[in-house]
Amino acid sequence: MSILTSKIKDIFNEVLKNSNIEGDVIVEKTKSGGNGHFASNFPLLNAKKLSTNPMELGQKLVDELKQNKLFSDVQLAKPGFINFILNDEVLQSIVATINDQKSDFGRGAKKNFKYNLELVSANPTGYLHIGHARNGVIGDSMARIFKFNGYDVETEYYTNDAGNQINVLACTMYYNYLKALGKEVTEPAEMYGGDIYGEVVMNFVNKYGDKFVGHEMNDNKISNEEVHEIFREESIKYFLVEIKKQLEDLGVHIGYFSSEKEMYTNKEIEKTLAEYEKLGKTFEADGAL
Ligand SMILES: NC(=[NH2+])NCCC[C@H](N)C(=O)O
Repeated sequence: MSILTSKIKDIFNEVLKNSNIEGDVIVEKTKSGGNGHFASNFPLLNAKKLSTNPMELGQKLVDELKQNKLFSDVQLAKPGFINFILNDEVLQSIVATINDQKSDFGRGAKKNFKYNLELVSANPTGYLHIGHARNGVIGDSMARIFKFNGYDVETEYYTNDAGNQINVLACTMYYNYLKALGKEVTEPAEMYGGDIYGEVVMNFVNKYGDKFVGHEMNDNKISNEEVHEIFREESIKYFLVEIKKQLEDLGVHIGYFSSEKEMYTNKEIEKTLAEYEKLGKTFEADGAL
């Protein structure tokens, strides 16, 4: 509830108390137009209970509410509404407060709660597209809103740099590398299409020339493991640099990039599962934990 809404509610409740009237007060900000800045349907909702009619109850309350300096006018409207018009000075004082607090106006009190917000996390197998941009913009905005409201917020890009999609990337690159060198080559089992790879692959050609020509590809693996690793690692590195640039251009801030591969090499998954097992939170079924 806004500061003004609760202030008006307080004034209303005070008037009710002094008049020995009971009932719940609802005060709402009006949309615009001729119903004041705020309005209440109190008379309409409570007249019957109080053995009177809405307009009569409303008039009684309006006479009292008018006394308050917060309002330049308080009006009764059919069939039983009260409209509040705020004093110009009150409205101006809000502007003064905004001028004073600048971009801190409305900032929430510090909360003892931390969010880890994952955003984008696109596989590093190409450039970002408009869908990733959308995710980044929404995620970054959420992070800013939570921060402004007093939460501790960390943003994470979880990089899926392990798994089959990266092997497919390595083979796609190798395929385009061989083609760029004018070699006859059969397509790997799975391959990423599009003409972005031909361009990127020139980095490999310029750096290594024909050093890596002559290997087979089976099941999305380049038969020479070392060569596979080079194509894999350097492709990921290339696209992560590009992705970071794209996010920066977009004004999307990422707190940290985590790596799926590192989670495997640091045995984080085993460690986490062991923790869960210790807590008795795991079970085995169909040969799987
Ligand atoms: N924690 C997660 N699983 N995040 C989603 C990752 C999205 C995945 N890397 C993709 O590009 O489709």
